[in-house]
Amino acid sequence: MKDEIELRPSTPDDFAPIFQLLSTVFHEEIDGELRDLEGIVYELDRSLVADDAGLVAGHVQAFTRDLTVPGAVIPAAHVSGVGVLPTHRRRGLLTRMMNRQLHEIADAGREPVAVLWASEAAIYPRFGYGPAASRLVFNITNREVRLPAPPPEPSGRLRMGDPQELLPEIGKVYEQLRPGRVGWSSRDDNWWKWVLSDPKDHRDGATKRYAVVFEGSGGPTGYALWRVKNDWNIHGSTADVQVREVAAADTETYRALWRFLLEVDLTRSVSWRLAAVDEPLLYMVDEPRRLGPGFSDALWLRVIDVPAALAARRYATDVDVVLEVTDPILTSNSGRWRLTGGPGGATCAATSDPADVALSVTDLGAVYLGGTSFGALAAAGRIRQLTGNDPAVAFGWHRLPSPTEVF
Ligand SMILES: CC(=O)SCCNC(=O)CCNC(=O)[C@H](O)C(C)(C)COP(=O)(O)OP(=O)(O)OC[C@H]1O[C@@H](n2cnc3c(N)ncnc32)[C@H](O)[C@@H]1OP(=O)(O)O
Repeated sequence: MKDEIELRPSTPDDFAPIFQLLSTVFHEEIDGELRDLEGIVYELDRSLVADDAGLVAGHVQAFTRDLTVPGAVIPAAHVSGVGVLPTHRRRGLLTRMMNRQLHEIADAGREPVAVLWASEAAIYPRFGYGPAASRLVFNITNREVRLPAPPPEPSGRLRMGDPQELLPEIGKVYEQLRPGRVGWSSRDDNWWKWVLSDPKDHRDGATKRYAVVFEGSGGPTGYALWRVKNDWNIHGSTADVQVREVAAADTETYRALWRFLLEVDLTRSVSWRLAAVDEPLLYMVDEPRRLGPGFSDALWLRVIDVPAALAARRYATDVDVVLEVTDPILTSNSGRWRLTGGPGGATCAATSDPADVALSVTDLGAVYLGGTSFGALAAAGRIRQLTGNDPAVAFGWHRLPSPTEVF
């Protein structure tokens, strides 16, 4: 039965069935405006279907984007749209699609890592993806948190408007900050359309999306995107400010944007699903418990090419270590690798020297962005430290990764 189902690249004729499949597996209607939107960023030549005698029974795709990693910006396959029809589940179709996709990415030789957001955390470790970035989900009772007073003479002003109209300012800020923000993905014109799109079906009764930009004397230094979900009870308004994105080049901009978001009149809460685990707001407000932070996984990362990936990022301190990696899928990654580097750059090559550390490619993916600690994985019994040469500090970074969007 298994072999009757063919894996093949998608064609334009598959487009409608693919979105029918994705609607089914994600329990939502992806049609009309929503489907057009997904079509803007869709890369047909990077999508794969499982074809059961003409029926699209499975799908996986990748987007061509760059990702900021510690000290560098590198090409990273952004994997998405994974689904198998309920009638075809648990017959190994996902396994076949994942294995084929990983080999295709590796054979193309361009992207040393792949990343994704997981619908369920149990799915991807077996394919070599590790939890590389986490996030906080804020549910803020905004009347109960205070920020420090603004400077007597602010260095800029806030300008509110339509996100599309403010795109030149928003895009400029994003591009200026992106090289230094681990976990951020590149956005070309199509991705900006996707990010700023505002289909009614996604509003769940809330307002359209708004943007606010902080403009200093030298130009924009930050922006926020948000909408408001209105509600009332016997006491009055209980509306929620739903924050999509906040980007700020400096402390004053960040504080000004958050004061604005926390003080929208006729609201009683602010929610944000993509706060960093070390989000500065935690250390700015007088009562951080009222941010109501909840912890969750965020970006999952798969090392496709061990030496290329390890040489591409920078390290917090000097490091000279031999890693013994096991990778049952992309087997050329398995073996011993000497990583030599530091804050200025790194090299990595195969070695026959004895290993200092033994780990799976999944755990290498987890530590790659500096968002999951070597020490924690060792304490969990996942990474084995074989000598006293411990690279834990070197693999960290001065800030934790903070992905800005679920793609
Ligand atoms: C990046 C993204 O797009 S994330 C979105 C992922 N998609 C979804 O969540 C949509 C709904 N779910 C689905 O479409 C399917 O259940 C999929 C794609 C998750 C799994 O597809 P399947 O073809 O059933 O997976 P497959 O048969 O290859 O399973 C491989 C192994 O993973 C396990 N597995 C698969 N899905 C899950 C899951 N959701 N939770 C736990 N284990 C899982 C299977 O039990 C199997 O384990 P085994 O080898 O020990 O028996």
